[in-house]
Amino acid sequence: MPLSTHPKVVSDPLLQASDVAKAYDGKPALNGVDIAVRAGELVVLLGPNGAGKSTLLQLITGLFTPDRGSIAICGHDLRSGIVPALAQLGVVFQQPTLDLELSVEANLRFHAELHGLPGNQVRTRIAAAAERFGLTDRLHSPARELSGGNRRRVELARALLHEPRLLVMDEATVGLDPASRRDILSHILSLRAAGMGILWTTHLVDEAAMGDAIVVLNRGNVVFEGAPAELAARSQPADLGNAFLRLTADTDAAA
Ligand SMILES: Nc1ncnc2c1ncn2[C@@H]1O[C@H](COP(=O)(O)OP(=O)(O)OP(=O)(O)O)[C@@H](O)[C@H]1O
Repeated sequence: MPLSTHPKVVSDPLLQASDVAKAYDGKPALNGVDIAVRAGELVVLLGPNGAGKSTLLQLITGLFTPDRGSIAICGHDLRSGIVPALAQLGVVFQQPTLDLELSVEANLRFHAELHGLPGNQVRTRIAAAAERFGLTDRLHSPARELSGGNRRRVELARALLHEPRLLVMDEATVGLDPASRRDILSHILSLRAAGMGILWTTHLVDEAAMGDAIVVLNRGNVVFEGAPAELAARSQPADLGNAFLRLTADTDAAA
């Protein structure tokens, strides 16, 4: 008797960027980039300095618009439906963005109100987020009294308060000590397990190994897209770092 076949269910992407191009003063930064992130998927955007990662994230987060191409979040095109699109997006920026004079609670409340969460939900969501990220006893401390690792936890908690389905993190572990870095990475893995789609930008090859897929950007072009093992296999013996350096060998970073 033949085994029954269960076709793999492939969900619609939470993020779909198609043929995205952007130039600064006529100098191309992105040359027609395609990238997709699905529910429960961690996609690592890997690229050396100047590859175009921040530019792509600025376009995805709606800070400015591409010269060409389209970006949709949960099926909402950023040009025609930016409000419903951004409602499904959580972002942790590379640069710290907490107001250090405000308490942790006030930082979280400000974000909740920006997203128009009903008053009766704000308190319970903040309490639940604080519990999840081990911040309950720091809620009333000014953000400036927190360690770098705890500040990043607050930024992650804040990015999730409005319950987005897609999370974008830009070099989120830069400057953290190894324990804090591990802490943030383990939160990311549990968010993935809970079905969140995550786009993780880094130039650290060891972080890329935890991705379901790696997209390598170099000089504004996608030069690789596939599983970490596939990328590693491009070097002999298989090694992610060497394969990445070879792919991006024409840049200063590779030198
Ligand atoms: N505001 C800007 N004005 C002019 N050129 C810019 C601007 N922002 C980025 N660029 C240029 O666009 C290209 C891509 O830069 P981008 O910052 O997106 O790369 P990146 O991969 O994020 O680099 P890094 O890892 O160094 O942050 C680079 O050549 C950069 O010099």
